[in-house]
Amino acid sequence: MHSNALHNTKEWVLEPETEYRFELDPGTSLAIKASFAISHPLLDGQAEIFGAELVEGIAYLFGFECKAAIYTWQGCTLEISNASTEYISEETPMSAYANVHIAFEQMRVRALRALHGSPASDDDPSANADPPRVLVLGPENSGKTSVCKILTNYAVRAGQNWSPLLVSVDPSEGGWSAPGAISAAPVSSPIPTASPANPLGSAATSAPTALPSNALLPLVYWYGHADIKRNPTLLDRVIRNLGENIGERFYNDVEGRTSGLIIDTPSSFSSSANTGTSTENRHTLIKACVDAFRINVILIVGHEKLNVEMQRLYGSRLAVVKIPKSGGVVELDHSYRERVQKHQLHTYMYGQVIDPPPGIPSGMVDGEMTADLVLSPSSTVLSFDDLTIYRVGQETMAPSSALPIGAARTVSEMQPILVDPSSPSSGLLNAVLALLAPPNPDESERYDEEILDLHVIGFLIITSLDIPNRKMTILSPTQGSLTGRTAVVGSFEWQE
Ligand SMILES: Nc1ncnc2c1ncn2[C@@H]1O[C@H](COP(=O)(O)OP(=O)(O)OP(=O)(O)O)[C@@H](O)[C@H]1O
Repeated sequence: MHSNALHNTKEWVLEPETEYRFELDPGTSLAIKASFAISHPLLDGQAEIFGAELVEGIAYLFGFECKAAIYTWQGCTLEISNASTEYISEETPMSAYANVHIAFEQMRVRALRALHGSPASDDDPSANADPPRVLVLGPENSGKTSVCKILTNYAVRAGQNWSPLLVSVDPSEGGWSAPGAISAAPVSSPIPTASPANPLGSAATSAPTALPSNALLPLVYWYGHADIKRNPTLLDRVIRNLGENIGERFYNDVEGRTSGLIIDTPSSFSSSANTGTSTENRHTLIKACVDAFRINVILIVGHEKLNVEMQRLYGSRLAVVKIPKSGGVVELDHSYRERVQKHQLHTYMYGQVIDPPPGIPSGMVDGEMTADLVLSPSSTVLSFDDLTIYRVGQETMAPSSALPIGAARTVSEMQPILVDPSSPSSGLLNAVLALLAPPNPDESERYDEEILDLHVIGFLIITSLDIPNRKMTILSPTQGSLTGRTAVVGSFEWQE
């Protein structure tokens, strides 16, 4: 056993190409330490979590009902404190995912060579020199987010200095910021997994002074709702904005572009069952991604019918590839997802703190995952006139069928409507607001719907409203004055 052995632990010996899967109950945490001494004379063992390698001898902490798997290609030994549900599986789709990664790697290398004007002699000169720009689709609980993470982590680990752009257009997960947002960030070091509050790793947006070394600086747009059918026209618009603006923000470096991009999508893009999303809306939003990010590969996670549907729509102009679903993916129910959203907002405000399981001294866990991520948001009192607040679209919209034939509903869906905090029905108390980047300083360039096109620089919560004195209290981890700023409210609320 390792000299820094954990106490009260179980030891699991993993054979090559197997994975240890675990699920945590509410209020519990778990510590895992890997050791790599194996019987093979030439190989060292190895262990990875969704593609990110574990360092031997370090205790990794998991919390908040985390569900995940530690996979090993060569075998390893895991020392594990205490999981609520745990088992080892010998059947995983990791070889298939590794093959997809190898194909993407070849595309990246070809793109980089073409950029430098040095195609390899064995390359077909007519071969496409585009890097992989991948849209991952699949039904609920198919493991889309995990696949995106594995493929991104494999690219980062390849030792070629790739930094693929990871994009989340799933507003119910919120990527790196708050639920209701969609976002993109270039990833240059492996994304860890510790809690479902940060499924794609932690972002730097909320804590400029307390950054873990691998924090990301994402580009964020605000949709404001969990459900895509609430306002698909708005989601279409913010997806297109994200696609357009990643170009400006991240693509100055042409070499960086050769790493490609990977997009995680909500399950409602893939299936109308359970989600109530019309096929027309699904297709429109998939097309928004294909156009905005110039997608050249669609990966379908384990869904034959969707594969056929996408082959029919896109098979003639881009690669549509079906990959198997992992049997380890856990079915997440609605109440779990709501708990994660609340926890995400808490993490955004206060940082991520996972208490080690009983018997594990906190000094023994990977420091970056605990103390470094504590944030202290500030409460500020503002006058109603200091902050301009909008809501996009009217609260009660007539169904399309009630409109005169040919009448467009988009006007009201996309209309920014000023919210009056002094109105008792403002809906602002405990609401989550996205703080927008400043509008164009040139007045002549301004337009009515400009606020739909501005990216997000932070989030805040209105924790109290004092209507007689026209004051409101705001909780936000972002330093700096809010006076004169513009914010947009959606349908998320949060209370401590
Ligand atoms: N091999 C595995 N072993 C154990 N847990 C896993 C495995 N793969 C995925 N999970 C867990 O299962 C849950 C669902 O996976 P994931 O979020 O990747 O699916 P999804 O298709 O993106 O979900 P959604 O329906 O939200 O779009 C997550 O908690 C994830 O960590």
